[in-house]
Amino acid sequence: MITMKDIVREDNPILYKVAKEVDLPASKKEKETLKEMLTYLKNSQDDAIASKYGLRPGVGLAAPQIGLSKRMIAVHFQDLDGRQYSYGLINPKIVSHSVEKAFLTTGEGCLSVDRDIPGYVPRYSKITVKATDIEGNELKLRLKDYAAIVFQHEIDHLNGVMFFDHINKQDPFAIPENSHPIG
Ligand SMILES: CNC(=O)c1cccc(C)c1Nc1nc(N2CCN(c3ccccc3Cl)CC2)nc(N2CSC[C@H]2C(=O)NC)n1
Ligand code: NI
Repeated sequence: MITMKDIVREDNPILYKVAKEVDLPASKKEKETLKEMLTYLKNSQDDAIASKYGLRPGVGLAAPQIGLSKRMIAVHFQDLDGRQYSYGLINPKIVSHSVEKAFLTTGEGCLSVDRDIPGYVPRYSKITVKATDIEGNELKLRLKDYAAIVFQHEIDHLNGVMFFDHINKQDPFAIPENSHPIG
């Protein structure tokens, strides 16, 4: 079972590398790892399990965060419209995006960052993602607002980008042009 000791922190260079594409079909081990990443998210959102094992809650996790420089992410959450997202994705790719942006009014957190970094994180408000799921099915997901933010945060991890790289250095709470707040 993945616990916080398996999660690398922001000083680890693996978080700043471009992760490698997974050769399809994914190996048994890669599928197993992806399932464990999804289980971590579910466990982290269960108060009893999270407190028992000291898990920080998250809705997304990328393979480099557990020391694997491979293009795999897991997401598990409900968006503000109550739509449920629970995926283990292989080689996710943003194939199109809006000009409009969005940002969480609360700022973003990351399981690999043990500190609060205040500021708005401007992201595309709508994205289309192509990926392969754990069963090997080709997926095309059209995402907006909170869901779009979570997926961009995790796909950024596959490209060595951290959420704080997007925060305006001069004014962390500057409202990005052509953007709307979420939450
Ligand atoms: C600095 N202020 C903040 O962080 C911040 C501060 C307040 C609110 C938000 C909304 C903030 N922001 C933020 N909160 C989250 N969670 C809210 C709580 N939740 C959760 C917690 C308990 C049970 C179940 C669940 Cl579901 C888990 C997820 N998650 C992310 N991110 C950024 S995108 C990837 C995602 C991630 O999984 N990070 C680990 N950001
Ligand atoms: Ni993160």
